[in-house]
Amino acid sequence: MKTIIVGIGGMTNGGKSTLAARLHQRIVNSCLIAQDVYFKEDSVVPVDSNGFKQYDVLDALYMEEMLEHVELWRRDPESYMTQKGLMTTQESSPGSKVFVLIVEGFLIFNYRPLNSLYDKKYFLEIPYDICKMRRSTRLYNPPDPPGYFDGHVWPMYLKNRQEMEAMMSDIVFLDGLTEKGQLLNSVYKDVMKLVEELKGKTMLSPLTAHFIHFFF
Ligand SMILES: Nc1ncnc2c1ncn2[C@@H]1O[C@H](COP(=O)(O)OP(=O)(O)OP(=O)(O)O)[C@@H](O)[C@H]1O
Ligand SMILES: NC(=O)c1ccc[n+]([C@@H]2O[C@H](CO)[C@@H](O)[C@H]2O)c1
Repeated sequence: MKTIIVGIGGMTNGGKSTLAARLHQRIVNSCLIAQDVYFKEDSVVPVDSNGFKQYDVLDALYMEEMLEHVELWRRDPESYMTQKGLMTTQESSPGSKVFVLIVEGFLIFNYRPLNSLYDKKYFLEIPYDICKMRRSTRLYNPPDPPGYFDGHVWPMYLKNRQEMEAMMSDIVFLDGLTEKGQLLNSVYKDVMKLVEELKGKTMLSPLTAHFIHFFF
């Protein structure tokens, strides 16, 4: 079974969901797991001394459940996708099918058990003022209270980012101000290179084995 796991991380409103959804649409046999689905219920998310709900931390998410879903996909991507109602393509030649999992979220590179699973990691970043402006147009559940961006979201972003960079080194940073189509094209090309490499490996190996047998 050939699989590739692509992580699309980034700061809040960096454009992660937009890019991940488009990639998923474009890549055959791909599946998307988004971290936002794993937020805990509001009633169990603690409040800090300033009254801000602590949403921008790993503890606000059911990460074990998210990891379980990634592991389920890895074990059997085809049946995982079938269960989710996603179509998979027919194999054109034996062993040529590559399944791609796109893991998307703001803290996907801060959770150690997931970190070793990514084949490719991208991180979308945008400047503070654009981030604050984009965020102000969004409606979360619960909605951001006044002062939430500067009082919780931004300081937590700085802290989480520092932790991420201390843990990981091979992240490709992307400018989230780049036009959406352009961002998609460059990441798509990059991922497909990996897909083709993986396909090539399986198609070449019997040939390589034949050569080794013939010459030695
Ligand atoms: N490349 C881009 N250029 C300009 N605007 C963008 C781009 N990508 C996304 N946006 C806009 O920015 C906002 C946030 O995008 P998106 O929901 O994809 O971000 P996100 O990183 O998933 O956010 P979060 O996870 O914090 O909710 C949306 O209004 C979206 O239309
Ligand atoms: N989806 C949610 O349940 C939720 C609730 C409150 C806040 N958020 C925000 O989502 C962002 C990540 O996409 C974080 O910055 C959270 O503040 C999400």
